[in-house]
Amino acid sequence: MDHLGNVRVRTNRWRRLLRWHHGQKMNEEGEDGGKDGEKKRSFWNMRFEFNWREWTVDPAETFYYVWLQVMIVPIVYNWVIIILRTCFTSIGLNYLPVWLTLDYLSDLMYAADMAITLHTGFLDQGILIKDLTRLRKRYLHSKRFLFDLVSLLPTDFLYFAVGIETPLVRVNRLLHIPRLSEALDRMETRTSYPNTFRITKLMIYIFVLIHWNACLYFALSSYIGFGSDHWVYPNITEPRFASMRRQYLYCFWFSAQIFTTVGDTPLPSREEEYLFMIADLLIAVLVFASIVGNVGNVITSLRDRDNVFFPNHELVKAYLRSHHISKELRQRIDNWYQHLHINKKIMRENEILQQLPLHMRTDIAVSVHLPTLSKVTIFQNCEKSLLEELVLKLTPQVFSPGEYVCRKGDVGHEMYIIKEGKLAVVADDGVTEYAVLGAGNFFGEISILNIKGNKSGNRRTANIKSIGHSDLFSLSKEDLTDVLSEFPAAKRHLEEKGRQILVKMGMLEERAEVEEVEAEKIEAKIKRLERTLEDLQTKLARLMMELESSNKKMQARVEQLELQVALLETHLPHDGQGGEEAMGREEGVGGEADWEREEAEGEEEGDAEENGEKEGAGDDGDVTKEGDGESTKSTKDETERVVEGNKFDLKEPDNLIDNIHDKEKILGKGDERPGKGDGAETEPRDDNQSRDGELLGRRRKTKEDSDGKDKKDSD
Ligand SMILES: Nc1ncnc2c1ncn2[C@@H]1O[C@@H]2COP(=O)(O)O[C@H]2[C@H]1O
Repeated sequence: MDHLGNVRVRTNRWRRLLRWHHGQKMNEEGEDGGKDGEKKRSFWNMRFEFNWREWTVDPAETFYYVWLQVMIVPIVYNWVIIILRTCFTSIGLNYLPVWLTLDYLSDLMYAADMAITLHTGFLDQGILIKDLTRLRKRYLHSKRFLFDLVSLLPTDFLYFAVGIETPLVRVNRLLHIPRLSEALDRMETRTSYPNTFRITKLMIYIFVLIHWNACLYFALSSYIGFGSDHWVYPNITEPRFASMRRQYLYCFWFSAQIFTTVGDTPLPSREEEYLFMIADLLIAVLVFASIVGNVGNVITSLRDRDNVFFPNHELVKAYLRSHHISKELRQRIDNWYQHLHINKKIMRENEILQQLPLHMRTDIAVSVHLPTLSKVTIFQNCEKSLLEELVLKLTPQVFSPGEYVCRKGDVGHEMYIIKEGKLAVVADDGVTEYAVLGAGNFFGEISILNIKGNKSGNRRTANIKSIGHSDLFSLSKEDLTDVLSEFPAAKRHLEEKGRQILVKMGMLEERAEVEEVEAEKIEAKIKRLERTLEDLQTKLARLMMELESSNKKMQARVEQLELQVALLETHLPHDGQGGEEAMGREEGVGGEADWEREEAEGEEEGDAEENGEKEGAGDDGDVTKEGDGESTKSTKDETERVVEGNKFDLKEPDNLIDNIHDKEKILGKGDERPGKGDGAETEPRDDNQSRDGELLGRRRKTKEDSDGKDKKDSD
């Protein structure tokens, strides 16, 4: 106990790791929004709040990785020492306390490893499961648990039966091997030098195999009798072969000779020796094959890596030779390859990174190329998204001293950004320099930008020559157009720079430029007019449709009115007189004509109404004349049909109004709501029906008026 009353914990490695891991977890929680006070909790407080039962490990965490590496030690210990102590009994007995301590330490680590495995989360549909009940269930039902359990069985109690000099009772400890392969696999994926790691791993496996074989050889020699023939281990009573170190080294050497198929071992003389040798040689074939295979793989993968990083020089060389290319050109090509290799210039980075997801590729490309791009003036103030799009489309290119990147008059397909080196804009003589371009400059944009008034069109306007070795990024015309279509400001900037150069060179036809601008304006106007015309056409079509529909409505209304007239005419026989018939016609047809006129001319034409009274006869006469025509005929026919069909009681005058009411009902009644009945807002059928009602109403009113008049006259 320390002065704070805390229990002092033994500071062995795994305990420290656990504490460190727990500390990390607490920090993470703190960062995730924990209160400041919580963050400041002391280490000791944290230690005592540690809840073992709820503790879980994320297999992707560094803690888990470190723990796996730690576990390599006890597993390898058991695999090497148990057999050594079993076969070399003197080694086992001489260092017994050391072995026993190490044995039980390794047992402790095995137990801790089981506990950690029990608390290790797993992914279910991509989500880390931390529920202890599920973790426990999963582990306890796995094969792995069986292996771990058997490897930890306390077989040491068998010492009481067989004696302490038989460490073979601990052979079950070897079953913890799956953890070793897990640890090695993890290391292989994490290491930056996988080939070195693979070779080292293979050598360790072979070492363990030779070690086992050495131990078995010594045990067999002991069984046959040391020094009984040339094949077995010499007599250990001889001082030369008595020491433990000599015993082990001799056996290891003997075994290594067999497994490396050197074959310089003494001839066996007993059957047991032959059997041992046969088994060893068979295993040796496999060992040798696996050594050769693995080393071959490593060499191939190293070459593959080089081939991916740099183009295959050998193939190009063979090609040049077969086509009898001039020595001078071959020399230039050799120099180019040499420059790439010496300066580690990777040409196929897009290909190498192809297997990564796009966002990762972008991140890598941004971190590698952004420093270069940010030096380029046009991209300095650009949005990050533009740069991100650009970096993925850049292709690295390396030019040797004196080489032309482009020649005047060539068709331009790409522009270039200078990463490193110097290039000159030169005259056709190749010597006169107009300008020198350096890192962060760009060129080759004029011929791919379609600048208005550019006399050279899509042809290069100048020769560009590499002064020394230069590292460039090329950007194809298509990629540049794609990117610039979304970033017009950058496009304007590029065009402006190109225009300046063209003006300086006298290659910009300004009139043509103005004409082109004018042409563009006219084009825009034409487009606008076309759009207006289209709008007008649509409106016209709509109007035509409206006209047609109102025409139909009118027709329906007229038909309805004719029907109404026919209905009214059916009442004429009630009065029974020819004069009344005439009156009926006057009232019916003439009156209706009045209503029609009223409706047609509108109520606001009050004067017309007054005149109508004066000119009524004449008007009526006109209408009557119209009515005498076709419509009257059809009206009569219809009247007869209605009379027969409806079987009105025409002799009973009182029934007339009722019949009219009935007819109103049949027709669905006129809409008496204010503002309704002008036909515009209602459906044609309803409209007609409301018209009927309205007409009947008016008819009744006219009748009442005339009755009133008659009464007045009689008075
Ligand atoms: N005087 C100059 N100074 C700098 N760059 C130039 C000059 N003349 C031409 N260039 C560049 O050289 C490039 C040659 O190809 P382009 O015509 O496509 O685009 C040209 C310009 O980018």
